[in-house]
Amino acid sequence: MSDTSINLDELRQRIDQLDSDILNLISERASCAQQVAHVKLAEDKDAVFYRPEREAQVLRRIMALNKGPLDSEEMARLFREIMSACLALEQPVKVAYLGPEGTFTQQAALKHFGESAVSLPMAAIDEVFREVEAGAVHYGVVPVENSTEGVVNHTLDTFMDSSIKICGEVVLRIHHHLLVSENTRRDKVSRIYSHPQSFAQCRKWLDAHYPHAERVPVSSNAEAAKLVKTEWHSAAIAGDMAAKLYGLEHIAEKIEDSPDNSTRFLIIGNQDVPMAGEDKTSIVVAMRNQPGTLHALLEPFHRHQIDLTRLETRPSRTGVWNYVFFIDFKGHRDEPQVAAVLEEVRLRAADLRVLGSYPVGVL
Ligand SMILES: C=C(O[C@@H]1C=C(C(=O)O)C=C[C@H]1O)C(=O)O
Repeated sequence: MSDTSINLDELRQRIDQLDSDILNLISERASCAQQVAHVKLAEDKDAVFYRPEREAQVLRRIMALNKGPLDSEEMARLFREIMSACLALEQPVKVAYLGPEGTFTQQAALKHFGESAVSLPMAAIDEVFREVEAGAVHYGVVPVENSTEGVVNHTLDTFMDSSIKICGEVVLRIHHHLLVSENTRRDKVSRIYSHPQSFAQCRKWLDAHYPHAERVPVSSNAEAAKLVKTEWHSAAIAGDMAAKLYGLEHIAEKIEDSPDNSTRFLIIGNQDVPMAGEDKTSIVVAMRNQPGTLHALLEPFHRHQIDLTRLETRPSRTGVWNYVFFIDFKGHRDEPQVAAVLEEVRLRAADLRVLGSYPVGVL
């Protein structure tokens, strides 16, 4: 036997030993998490076991401690799944998302909560809000903005009529693929199904490669993937989850025009989330229509050196106010300078509602 085979045996023995150690440590961690759940239950019989701020801290700490060779994001993803499994021992998190199954929103939900969460598809954004409000699920996941296509107005509008809170955010890199079924005649693709946003994100690629194919907009990428199963001359633009769910094959991968195409999703719930250390706050402010309104609104943020990350204007639907602004900024509402800004803005505004302070997305 050569030296390499002796080395290989030794290495495999070491790996077996390490796996046993990891197994024991994960089990010990799971018992600890179980005990935490019992402590929470003793304090409050309706306690929510899942803690967004604590999970963000655990993941950030792991990323900071990591010395490689695995990169920090990969390591955090492994710990994400360990936490998800530990939590599910006591109470799997139930999450409603904008469906159907196989959408990017489901992918975002599982990225944020881990694969042990129970994810339930809803037909529309307001249904996700309603399920959360009714307490049928712990959390909801809805898309809010895309780096190339901009804001999802419907999500913002739904906040205006709801008392729901924002408990977190998750950003997902969006990769679109051109998909076909095993029965598709690849050289005869004359129709392509997808969601209008996906068509918009792949416009240049489609113009270059399929200028003559009919582009048929449908309600979701997953719906597009489903339709392709039964048509020999059609293809779909969708993501990995939909491709897997419907057993489709890739003709072309990552066909989005912008290489850093990403979508931000919000985690909505009924809970006020304590500070995690690196947080964001989202507010909705109604202002009277007067000269200098926008300046009056933004000036306190500038003076207190608070970093705005997003500002959206939506038409007010009540008639009482003329402008409604959605503002995201760095910081938590419990931090003194954030509390001071909120007080000042409240005095200048017709109405101000804090939608939530929540940990900046880690993964
Ligand atoms: C263990 C806890 O509860 C849950 C499980 C966590 C974990 O496995 O690390 C972290 C936060 C909570 O979602 C806790 O609050 O510390």
